[in-house]
Amino acid sequence: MAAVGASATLLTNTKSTAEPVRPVANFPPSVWGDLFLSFSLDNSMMEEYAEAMEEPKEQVRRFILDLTMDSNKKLSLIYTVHRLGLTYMFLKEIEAQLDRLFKEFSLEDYVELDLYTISINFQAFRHLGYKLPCDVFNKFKNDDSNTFKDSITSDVRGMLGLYESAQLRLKGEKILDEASAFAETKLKSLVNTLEGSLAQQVKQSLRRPFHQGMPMVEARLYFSNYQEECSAHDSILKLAKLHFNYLQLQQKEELRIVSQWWKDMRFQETTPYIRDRVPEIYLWILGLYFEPRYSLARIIATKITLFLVVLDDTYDAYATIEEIRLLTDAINRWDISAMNQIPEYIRPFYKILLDEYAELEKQLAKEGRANSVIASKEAFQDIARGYLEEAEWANSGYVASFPEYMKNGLITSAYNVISKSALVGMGEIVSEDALAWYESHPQILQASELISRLQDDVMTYQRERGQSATGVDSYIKTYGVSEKVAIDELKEMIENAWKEINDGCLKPREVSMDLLAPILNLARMIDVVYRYDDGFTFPGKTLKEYITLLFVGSSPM
Ligand SMILES: CC(C)=CCC/C(C)=C/COP(=O)(O)OP(=O)(O)O
Ligand SMILES: [Mg+2]
Repeated sequence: MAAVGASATLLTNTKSTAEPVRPVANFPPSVWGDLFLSFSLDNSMMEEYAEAMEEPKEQVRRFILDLTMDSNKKLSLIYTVHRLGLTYMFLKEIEAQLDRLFKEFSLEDYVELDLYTISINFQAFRHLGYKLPCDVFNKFKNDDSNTFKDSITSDVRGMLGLYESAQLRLKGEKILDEASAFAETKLKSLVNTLEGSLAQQVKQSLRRPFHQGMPMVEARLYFSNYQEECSAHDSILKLAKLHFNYLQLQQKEELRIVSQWWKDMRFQETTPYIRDRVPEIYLWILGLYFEPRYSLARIIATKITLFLVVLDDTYDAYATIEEIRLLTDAINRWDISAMNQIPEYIRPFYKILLDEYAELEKQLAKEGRANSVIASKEAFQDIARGYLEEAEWANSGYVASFPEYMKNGLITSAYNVISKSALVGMGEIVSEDALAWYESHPQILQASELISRLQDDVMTYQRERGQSATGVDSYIKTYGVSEKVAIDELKEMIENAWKEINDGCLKPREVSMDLLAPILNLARMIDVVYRYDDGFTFPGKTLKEYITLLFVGSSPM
């Protein structure tokens, strides 16, 4: 719903007296122009990088498999590989090592270890799905209480590790709730006294912990801010550099393809009132998966998410309620004959929507996987109905009760459509069983939707006030609390949902991590876009910085 409220001014469209009076959102234009249209891919460069990666890759594999390596060193190596975004290359080997080390785990072995080592071990295990008990941190607590010993605050690297570890907490892990608050406060109070790379590391983590960050960007920042850790093994550094260069070429090509498509479809001419955000949406989707094998999946999911932007802004910022009803009905019918029942300006969109899905269905039918396209399409119809519900409420000035708001809010979070659309191009791992699991609306997906809906609302409700009710307004109305209390409670709901996500990613998993990753990463992307402002409507800060870092700035070599 942020769309109308997002504009600083609401202009009244007075172009023609025959036209209904409608609000015209004054969205900031794209900050990119045609920049990404001009990229041209050098295939031989990509091949060179791919070839050059082979040797360091085999060396890193040998390190990971080395049975003579001390277990703390091994876990630290796995942690570095993971933070650099290289896990997918060695997943089997890493899991074999972790299986073994996890079986051998005993709390006694941790008594002598320092906070930094423990926190690295904890993160290596938890990030990869192994539930190392949070009791490993017990020895840093004061006796008989959940508070931490002040003596640990002089160990800045340890405190940083504790803070990062606490982001992986589960329900009931009180010691980690306390650790997060304690470490955050202390790190904030000392960050300005630090120098060099440690200062950079603490700043990076306080701005956004690794676990809430966009994996590609976190990998790139780790590379810059943790030079010492990266260079512990030459081959890791070499591999990471080549990998970034390789990915950058591939991703710039994908960005060119979707930018060209967007231009060819002429959305900016037929629906000029929408937010023009192709690189931002591509970035959002890249946040879900960056592995080279998901190139086609990213392109498909980016296009569908761009459809969502057109739909959301049409409903929130341009169409009249009557037009919204007609368009929703047409989307439910999903039939080109419905074209003449909708306003002329939205017909090109409707036609492109149907054509793209028909093409996808045709393509995927060849692999016997058309069902994933159908799941995405049905979710798209569902969100149109959800957006209509919101529009009806806004139109009649109705503020829904909080449970009623959330029922619809999970749908309008868009994360059901986006996660299902993310599956379409992922290939054969998206089995019928996998699809059925997604269709069952599992807990972890609901948690990701909740985070999306409420983090957006908490950030944008002030601007939206007066245009449509958000979760904040519903909460205040239903529970009779102040604005501050409502926001605090919604933030706590977000925190709890993160714990559910953390839990859902631990082994044994309901589906493979490849299938869970889009859901986990969607939650992370909401943090990226909304932690400090409405970064999607106003993309000049974080998103511009990230897009520049990944696609405009030079790669590391
Ligand atoms: C989650 C993604 C990538 C969705 C597609 C773009 C979109 C609708 C962003 C949220 O805008 P908003 O703040 O206007 O959302 P709403 O209108 O639901 O509040
Ligand atoms: Mg909106």
